Amino acid sequence: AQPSAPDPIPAPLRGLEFGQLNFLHTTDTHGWLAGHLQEPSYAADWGDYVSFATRIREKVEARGQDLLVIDTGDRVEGNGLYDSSEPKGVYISEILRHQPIDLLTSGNHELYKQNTSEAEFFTTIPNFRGNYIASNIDIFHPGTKELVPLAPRYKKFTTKLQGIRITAFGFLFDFTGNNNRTVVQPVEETIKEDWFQEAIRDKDVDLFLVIGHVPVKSQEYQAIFRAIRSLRWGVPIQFFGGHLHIRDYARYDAKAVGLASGRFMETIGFLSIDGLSTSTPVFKRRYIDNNLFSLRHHSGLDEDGFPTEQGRNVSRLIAESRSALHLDEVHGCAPRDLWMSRVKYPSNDSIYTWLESQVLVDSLKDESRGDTPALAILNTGAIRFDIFQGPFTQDTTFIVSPFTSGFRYVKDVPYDQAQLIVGILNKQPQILRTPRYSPFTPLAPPEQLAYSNDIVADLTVGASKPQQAPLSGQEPELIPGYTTKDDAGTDGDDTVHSPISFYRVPNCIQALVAANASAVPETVDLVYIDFIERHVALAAKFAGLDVNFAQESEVYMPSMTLTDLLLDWVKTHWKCE
Ligand SMILES: O=c1ccn([C@@H]2O[C@H](COP(=O)(O)O)[C@@H](O)[C@H]2O)c(=O)[nH]1
Repeated sequence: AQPSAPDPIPAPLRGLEFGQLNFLHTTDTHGWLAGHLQEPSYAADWGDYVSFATRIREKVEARGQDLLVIDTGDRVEGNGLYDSSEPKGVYISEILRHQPIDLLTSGNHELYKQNTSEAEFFTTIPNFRGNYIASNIDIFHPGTKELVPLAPRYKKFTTKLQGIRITAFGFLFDFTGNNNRTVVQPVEETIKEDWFQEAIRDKDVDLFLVIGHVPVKSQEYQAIFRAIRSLRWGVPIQFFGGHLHIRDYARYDAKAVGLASGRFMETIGFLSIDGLSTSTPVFKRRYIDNNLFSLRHHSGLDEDGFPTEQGRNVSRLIAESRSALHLDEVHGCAPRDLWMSRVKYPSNDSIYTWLESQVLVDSLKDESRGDTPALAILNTGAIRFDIFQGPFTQDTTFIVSPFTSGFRYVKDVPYDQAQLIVGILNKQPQILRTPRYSPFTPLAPPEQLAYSNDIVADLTVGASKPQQAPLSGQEPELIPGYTTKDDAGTDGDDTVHSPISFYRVPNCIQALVAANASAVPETVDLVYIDFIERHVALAAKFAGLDVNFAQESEVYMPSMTLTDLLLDWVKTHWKCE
């Protein structure tokens, strides 16, 4: 772990049940390779994961079993270690490559920007040569300008010890927000292609392995499952997915399951399969909290025995990178916790209420517009993480707001029509839910798509005894954390926690920024974060506004991003005592 990481807190644990074939899985790590430096439950780093994978490999190989390490994308954007370097990602790609990953694929974040997808093509794919698969992504080769597969479409291989014959695919969900130097083919079309049809007709396969940046409960994975199962009724299919930032497990049939392993290096997913060639293979899953208490426990090793030399070196490399990027530099001190989804919106402790009522109102102002009032609209997905009471560092800045979006505006919009826009963005299900092939990216944080209702934690559970027998032999008081419910029940998390509430938030929030806050303006500058321009333009049409956004909008506060705006506000208002 990093030198400043908090010590893990002992908690009741459920063990790993190893099988003939075992997997470790990460997804949506978004640059959090240093771990969570303000949360003991998730404070292990990528170096600890390198040690952990080695120790688990030693353990299963000693039994003659196999281990595969999987990553399903969105490795980029979301943490100072990725976003604060110039160019972005240079430290991350060097750190990542020290983990031997057997199979990996791309997420949507690797494709938002041309330079990110080209870094993937020129750096990450060569670093993991032969293990990176991209079944439905093409890229215009930056040299030849030809459209070529981002990486091989699929991979056929046999496992090291048992020679299990595996055909693996690597998919991205039907993403439409990619840069125009890349092409994402909808999954439903890709699976009609000859290469895929031939691959699933191959009889010499013991397991189809589908890894992807795709929710495990999605129409895309259902389509792949049906395509394989319609031809190969007896062959087990193992899916690994992600994107919604949740822990999840899907059971498609008795021989096909899928695992999603959370987000931000909070979770290391474990899955084992036993009886692969029988009519009733047994699948076991575990969501491991990424802290040293859990990792050492599952390895069966103590503080001295657990770390490998390679793991220690990677932790050191992360510390050096963080220091070169000045990620511990303190810009201010947050007076209290501000939550994305643990509290109701609006409320005093909601990060969105804070944005609306303080940050935007105090700081959003384009000098060239004088005192013209502005109605500002932000999508809630632009914010990526909670703010904890205490130091607000260079790292926190990018953890909360990693994207490079700035603001645009349309002038002289009648206030009564401008006001309708947020209501439309928040109510319209076609915008909210992003139907297949819709050009609209969802606006809320990804985990909001996974739940349709608030989940209000029963706080009396924290004080009661855990239902599953703890394996650690102790019964310490439960600490708040993941209490996952999935297709296999409620015993998936390795750590027995007390629950945390989850509240739904809208797609967008708005703030009226005016010198005279009590007067109702007749017209306003309609200001919006540029990422949502297509959505705002459509909603404006519904609101009866006749505006051509491509021609009539202009940059608001030139060269100011949301990240800069937040940081400036923190520096001014949250002085450390
Ligand atoms: O520039 C951006 C990019 C993304 N978003 C928001 O993030 C989600 C996608 O998050 P995943 O991690 O890929 O699931 C997207 O739907 C937007 O809400 C953004 O605001 N700005």
